[in-house]
Amino acid sequence: MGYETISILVLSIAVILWRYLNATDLPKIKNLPEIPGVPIFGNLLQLGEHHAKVAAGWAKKYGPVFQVRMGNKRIVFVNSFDSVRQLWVKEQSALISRPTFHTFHSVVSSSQGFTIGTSPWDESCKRRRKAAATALNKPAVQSYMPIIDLEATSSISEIFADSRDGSLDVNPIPYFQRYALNTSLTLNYGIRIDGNIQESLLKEIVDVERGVSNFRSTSNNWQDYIPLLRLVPKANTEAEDFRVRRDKYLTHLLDILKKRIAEGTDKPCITGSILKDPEAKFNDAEIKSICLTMVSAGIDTVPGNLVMALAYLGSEDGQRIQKIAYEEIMRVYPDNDAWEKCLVEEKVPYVTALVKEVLRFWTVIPICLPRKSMRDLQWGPAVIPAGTTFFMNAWAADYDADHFKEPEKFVPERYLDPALDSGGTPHYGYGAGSRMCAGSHLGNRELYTAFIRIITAFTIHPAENPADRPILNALECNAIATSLTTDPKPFKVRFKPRNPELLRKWIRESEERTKDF
Ligand code: HEM
Repeated sequence: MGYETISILVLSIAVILWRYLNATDLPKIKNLPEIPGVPIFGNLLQLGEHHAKVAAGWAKKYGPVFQVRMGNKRIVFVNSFDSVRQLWVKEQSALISRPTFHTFHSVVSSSQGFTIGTSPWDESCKRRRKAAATALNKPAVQSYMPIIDLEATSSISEIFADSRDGSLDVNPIPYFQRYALNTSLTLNYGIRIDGNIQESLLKEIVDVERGVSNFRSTSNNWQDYIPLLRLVPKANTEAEDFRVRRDKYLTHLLDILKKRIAEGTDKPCITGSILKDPEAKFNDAEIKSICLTMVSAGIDTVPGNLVMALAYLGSEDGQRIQKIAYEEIMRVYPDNDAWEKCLVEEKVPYVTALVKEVLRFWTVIPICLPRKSMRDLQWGPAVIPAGTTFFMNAWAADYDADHFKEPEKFVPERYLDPALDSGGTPHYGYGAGSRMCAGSHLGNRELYTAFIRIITAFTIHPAENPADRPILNALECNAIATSLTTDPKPFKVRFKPRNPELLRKWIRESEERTKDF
């Protein structure tokens, strides 16, 4: 072979390789702003670890909706309140599906299947979502209030004990991880894990679900966008380890439930009803998917919001909010019965507004779970083809100054203003549209109940040591910048009981009400 032939051969291979490495799943979308990137990586290097922040910066220059290239995937990023409303709510039937990603869908989920929130739209997903939505609708959630009564009491009474009458600062995170996890386990399997969060099974579930959630993140796994990286063994083995650990406890919990059903000792729960229903429309894989969804969906999201709310309430500005909230609670419940009444009604508008502001301000899933379009969508002069992946920059939309006055300030009062809260989506903390969070009623009730009880039980103050105090910024408080859900950096606050005698009485009454659980 002559020198010329070899050169042509090498050049041809190089061109083919170059084309392969730079190919995208979809061609460039005409008339839609595109962020200039670099070969192979596209915009991955520029996005770095802080996708929400970087994309919000681009939106200032390129407009709220633009396309990026993340390795070989073309993605449409949507960054303002109105553009999200237009695409996610008004065009909700078009954005009803979810894309699949190598690490999460092919490695982590190969045994227990996908959660509902990561399933592309098909008949099975439709049935699973319907089952979850029915089990999590308003009347169903009302019937779960005894569980929330028990779990809120157990967390608050431990904080009461551990803060030694308000003389010690405590880190609230573990108490509320258990609150969220035990609530989900009881309503799904009829099983709660007694004991401290350090108890091995609780800790294992919390640690593994956090790890898995990072494999679900759209900003964490470069091997999802650059297939060559899948050849690096570590990219798969870590994900596989988590899958094995997750299989172990999911199988264990389901086996306990099946055994109890066989013995007739099971407690009413979502999976129990499905297993016992002779008309059950679900196969084993679908039952596992529902269980997985129930265990994982609230485990980071509920505590993330709750503990960051406590971080804010314990701050200097938070003192003002605690005072108003307490006065409003006492105005509605002058006989000190808010602790019990919050289980059956939601009658303190300021606390409902506080819940919404917490969900907006902390937007704990800053880049919302991704969507895939089912038909072509028009955006200005651009036609975005069916099959495109969409990322909602929920953090940017929730901090959009064209929609929220002074978005960087924590102001629950904004949701008492009828102009803002006029029936539309108040914030994108739960996403929006056809695949919006199916657990939002439960999430809201868990937050509302916890706030009413914590605010009537304690006053919350900054930790004595300034080094223990929290970071009050939605992105900077996150220990892992690329995680799917905010993972609050550890911090402490001081809980001082308002009236220890009364608090003991409320705890005793709750324990009496829930003793048969
Ligand atoms: C405050 C707590 C919570 C927050 C902030 C939250 C947030 C979210 C978000 C942002 C999504 C994606 C929505 C979208 O794509 O538009 C989602 C999906 C989902 N959430 Fe939640 N969530 C919370 C609690 C829960 C709980 C407690 C459950 C059930 C036990 C739950 C069940 C689900 C399900 C099933 C989906 C998937 C919906 C679908 O893909 O069709 N969530 N959640």
